[in-house]
Amino acid sequence: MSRLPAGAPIVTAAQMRAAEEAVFAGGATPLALMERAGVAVARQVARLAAGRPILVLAGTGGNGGDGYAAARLLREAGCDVRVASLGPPTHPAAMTMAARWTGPTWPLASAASAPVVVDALLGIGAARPFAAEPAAALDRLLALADLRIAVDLPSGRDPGTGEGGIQADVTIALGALKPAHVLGDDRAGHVLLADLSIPLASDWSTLSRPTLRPPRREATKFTRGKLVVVGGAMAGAGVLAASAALHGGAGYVILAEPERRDGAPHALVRRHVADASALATLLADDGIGAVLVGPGLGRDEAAQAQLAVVLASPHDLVIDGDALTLLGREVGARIGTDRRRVFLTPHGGEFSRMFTGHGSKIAATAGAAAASGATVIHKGPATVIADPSGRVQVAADASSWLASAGTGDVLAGLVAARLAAGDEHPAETAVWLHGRAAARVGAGLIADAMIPALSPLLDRPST
Ligand SMILES: NC(=O)C1=CN([C@@H]2O[C@H](COP(=O)(O)OP(=O)(O)OC[C@H]3O[C@@H](n4cnc5c(N)ncnc54)[C@H](O)[C@@H]3O)[C@@H](O)[C@H]2O)[C@@H](O)CC1
Ligand SMILES: Nc1ncnc2c1ncn2[C@@H]1O[C@H](COP(=O)(O)OP(=O)(O)O)[C@@H](O)[C@H]1O
Ligand SMILES: [K+]
Repeated sequence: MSRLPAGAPIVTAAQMRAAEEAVFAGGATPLALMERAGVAVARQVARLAAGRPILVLAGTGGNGGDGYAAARLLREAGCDVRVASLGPPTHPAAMTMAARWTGPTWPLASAASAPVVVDALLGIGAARPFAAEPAAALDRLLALADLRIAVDLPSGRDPGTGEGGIQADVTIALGALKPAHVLGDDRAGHVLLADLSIPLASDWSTLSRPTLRPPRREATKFTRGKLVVVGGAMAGAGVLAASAALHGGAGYVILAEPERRDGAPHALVRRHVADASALATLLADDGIGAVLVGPGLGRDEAAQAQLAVVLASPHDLVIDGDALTLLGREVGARIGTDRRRVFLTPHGGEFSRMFTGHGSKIAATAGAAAASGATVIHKGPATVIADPSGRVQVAADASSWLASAGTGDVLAGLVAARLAAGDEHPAETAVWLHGRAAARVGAGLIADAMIPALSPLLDRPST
């Protein structure tokens, strides 16, 4: 997945259509808007083709109309362009664009391929899978191309979920990112966003760059964020989370462990907590800014008892890993979001044990946040952060080297550190730091290596 613009709106196909309708109501014609799309596509294709012959695959709807417009503009600019047509357009503006294209045209089935293939067959209006015949022709034409550029969406990709579709190297998102540009596999390739001057309003966006500030001059280790990490059976997970919290900006991190343990980092305040009542005593402290429970907790009776004590405490919470599985479908009823802030950090499996999500990963996560009253950080190749008010941010360009044991513990520690430190947007800041730290460590990363990479980011938010 490519680097996507930060803080860019993400709209559904329905919202995109409504935004276009508003532009039409303001006096622009569908043809004028299609010409804008054609100009944006032609500009990018000319740059990427760099003189190589171009074949534009044109469908029968609006997407095909964009393709005919781009083909004409590329030809006028001196490029070697041909069109392979799926059939006569049915979309009114596309009919006009097809009539204005006077260059060489072949039926899709008998067209020869070219080094650069522009896929303008189907966009956000596609309703059904390709029939066998055009699908075979498409496979042949794409297989012979050196560069495959999709207009708006790779044809056949579900705009809402990012499932399916042809493999593209570059996708030019028209007017706005849609869920299919940030969700799903990497068949959209490198995503470019073309501005068509269509005003948009959306509660959903890509992750914004956070505002990071040094501790206040009058800070003490306690006011900078006192955090309790509840460790469990798997000792490493708690240490990873607590270490990440220290390097992620918390001032005072206590690791509560069921056994007496020692070791680095020595800045960590280790407390032996033999049972649930010892944990309750530790948590009876007004100075605690947040509690993290779940990494390495286990799922036995002792774990259940520790979780119950944490839930009975008044503190803001980050709940991860095994604690999410223990909560399961009862999550909303048990976490007490009427009296504190709660952040849930599930991966896909943990999410499905808690919530019966509907629709795309974005819609399902937004639904989970609304139902539970918590901010839900639904991890994976695209990490979707949804808060109970309906605001969603998506981090879609994290390194796939993050698919490695322990990186989730690091993220949970970071969310907890930012929450304890009073960050207004702890989830967003944590996910951003996590992604940037992974990028800095690079190929073959292990969770431990991310931790020292965090601190420099606190000081240099622009890297
Ligand atoms: N309305 C406009 O003036 C604008 C349209 N835009 C473009 O228009 C697209 C949306 O246009 P449409 O709503 O026409 O939708 P599409 O062009 O995505 O597809 C709908 C058309 O494809 C046909 N179709 C659907 N499934 C098919 C299949 N499996 N095999 C063959 N044909 C199939 C339909 O019968 C219909 O003609 C956007 O993605 C964007 O590219 C942009 O240019 C912005 C301006
Ligand atoms: N393919 C991927 N691309 C980018 N990030 C990924 C990918 N797979 C997992 N991640 C990220 O790695 C982390 C893994 O968390 P998790 O599954 O809880 O692991 P663990 O429990 O072992 O720490 C999450 O932040 C997740 O978003
Ligand atoms: K397309």
